[in-house]
Amino acid sequence: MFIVAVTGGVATGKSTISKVFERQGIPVIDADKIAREIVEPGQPCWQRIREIFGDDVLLPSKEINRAVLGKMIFEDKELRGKLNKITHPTIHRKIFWQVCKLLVTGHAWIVLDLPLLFETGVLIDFIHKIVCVTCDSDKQLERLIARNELSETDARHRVDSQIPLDQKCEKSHFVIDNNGSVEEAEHSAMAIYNLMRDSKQHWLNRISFLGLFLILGFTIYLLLKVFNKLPESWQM
Ligand SMILES: CC(C)(COP(=O)(O)OP(=O)(O)OC[C@H]1O[C@@H](n2cnc3c(N)ncnc32)[C@H](O)[C@@H]1O)[C@@H](O)C(=O)NCCC(=O)NCCS
Ligand SMILES: Nc1ncnc2c1ncn2[C@@H]1O[C@H](COP(=O)(O)OP(=O)(O)OP(=O)(O)O)[C@@H](O)[C@H]1O
Repeated sequence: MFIVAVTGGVATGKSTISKVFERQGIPVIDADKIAREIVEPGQPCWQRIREIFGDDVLLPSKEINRAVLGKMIFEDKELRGKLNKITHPTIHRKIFWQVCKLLVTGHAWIVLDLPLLFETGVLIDFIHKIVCVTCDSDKQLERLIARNELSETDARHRVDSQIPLDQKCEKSHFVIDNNGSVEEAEHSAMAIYNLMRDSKQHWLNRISFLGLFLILGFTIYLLLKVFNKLPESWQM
């Protein structure tokens, strides 16, 4: 399987680009969606958040008040570290299992929408190609303020909590410039999709996987033989 990560900055257009791949039938694993699911009331991460941040970050429905928690953690690096420590291991574990499930169902490639790929560095070794979605900082702020109804100061805190976009782009295989219209960005995503669709990399990965599987099987066979544990019908 061929794993493609879509990354970038907050509100630069990752979801907009991931949807292009999704429309082409590519499974997309969305880290933000998983991050929401694991903090639903009663979940272990929700309990830890309540213990560390108190009831002030809960709505009357007991759901996390995302605006309040967001304001707290984007203003304060230490608190952000505490929230990351609660949520990131579970998010990464869930992503890992979702990838494993897709692996056995035989998908040629999948997309991970991973905003913090470079910040955490955890999944980087499993990614074959990285697509960075970028735009100018004034556009990023403008879109973030409009979408999340934030003040300019709060929006800046969110942007500043992440690695600068130019550094992320430098480390990526593809860069999508999302300064123009949505259609233009979608067109760039389609060009990348076409390139990857024509790539033979997934066959290489499948052959390596099969090779590993055969080596493992042969090792188990040899061990059983050495310790005289082979079923009689397998004896040659
Ligand atoms: C702080 C929370 C409650 C704010 O919720 P809100 O609905 O306002 O934002 P949302 O979850 O949609 O995130 C939007 C974007 O913010 C950025 N972001 C979110 N968490 C972080 C973080 N810990 N550090 C840096 N950027 C972050 C990402 O670019 C993300 O795509 C929420 O983001 C959260 O629970 N974050 C911790 C989990 C996490 O790291 N998620 C990111 C995906 S791994
Ligand atoms: N080219 C564009 N022109 C105008 N608006 C855009 C464009 N691309 C995205 N947007 C808008 O900007 C906002 C952010 O886009 P999107 O949700 O795709 O970004 P994101 O990187 O996934 O954000 P986040 O990581 O914060 O969830 C959305 O409101 C979206 O509609």
